Amino acid sequence: MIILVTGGAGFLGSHMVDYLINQGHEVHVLDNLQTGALVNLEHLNENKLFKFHQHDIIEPWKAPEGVKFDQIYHMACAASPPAYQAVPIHTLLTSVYGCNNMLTLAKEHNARILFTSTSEVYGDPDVHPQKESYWGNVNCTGIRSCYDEGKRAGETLFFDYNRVHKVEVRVARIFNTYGPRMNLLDGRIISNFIYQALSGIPLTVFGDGSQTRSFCYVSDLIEGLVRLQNNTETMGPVNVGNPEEHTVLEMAERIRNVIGAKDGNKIVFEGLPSDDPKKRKPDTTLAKKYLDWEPQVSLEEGLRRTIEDFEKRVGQLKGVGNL
Ligand SMILES: O=c1ccn([C@@H]2O[C@H](COP(=O)(O)OP(=O)(O)O[C@H]3OC[C@@H](O)[C@H](O)[C@H]3O)[C@@H](O)[C@H]2O)c(=O)[nH]1
Repeated sequence: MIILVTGGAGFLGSHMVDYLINQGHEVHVLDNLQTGALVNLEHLNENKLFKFHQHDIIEPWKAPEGVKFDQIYHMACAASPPAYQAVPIHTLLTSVYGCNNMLTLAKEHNARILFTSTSEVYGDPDVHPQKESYWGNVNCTGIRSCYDEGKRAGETLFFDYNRVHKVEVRVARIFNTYGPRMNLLDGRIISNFIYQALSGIPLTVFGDGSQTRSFCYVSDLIEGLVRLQNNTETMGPVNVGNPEEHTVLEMAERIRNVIGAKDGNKIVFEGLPSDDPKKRKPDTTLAKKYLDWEPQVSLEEGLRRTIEDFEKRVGQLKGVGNL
């Protein structure tokens, strides 16, 4: 197949590109390099199946002459809260204009398109764990709204293009994901704690650390997305995440213990950002039933692989994006 991956230079996108190229597909990447980095794809530079296009999806885009896409993985959007909040209007428009532009392209090419939506559509949930049928509890005017509401509007566009134009759509709601190639300085929990522990500086726990998240290793996530894309029928959104739930404080202690406490590695408590969800855990019944998908990589093994990758990069701080 000929496949387009938007955001293909990012953390998740670049793992998707590797997976698809390993399967023998021709893969085109569309990325504005806002938070993605070419270093994530440099191993593919000589690969004939790989094509890179620098472009911001807020603007419409035409495929190169003679290229007809079979599938699109629409993954482009800053995902780390500090990154998406730094340029909030751009973040919202990336979801709204970006989804519209990519759905227009999918319609022209008669290509199936998958959207990487997010667990953030559930906001600060008052239903736990979160099932796809839960409509969420999202503040529409707060500092996270640009991302949360953008992704919600993106989902709406996807299902409207399906109803109005019969575009074949797939929508995955991704929960917190981690693994090699995360931007060392992207400000998210796993990258922060590993970077801080390896650098011998305090681990910053926001609030009292009692809020929870559920962490999925990147290879499990990519497998789930590919299965959803290749599933035969369009259905509603599907949660893709690991249902094992941990508190933030527990994660700080775990990562500090795995890396080995250095003198500076105490835990410090800082203010909780506004609208920070108090708990998050996917109900994965749909993914199990329709995709025969379940996470395979344990937190222990996933952290080991991620720390190994971070160890190589800490100190170099080379090509880690703009943050
Ligand atoms: O240094 C840190 C970073 C984060 N945290 C806390 O750790 C938790 C997780 O924070 P992250 O920034 O990693 O991610 P969040 O869960 O807030 O948002 C994420 O949700 C799912 C995805 O769509 C996105 O990647 C991102 O928006 C939050 O409670 C946050 O306050 C810390 O305690 N210390």
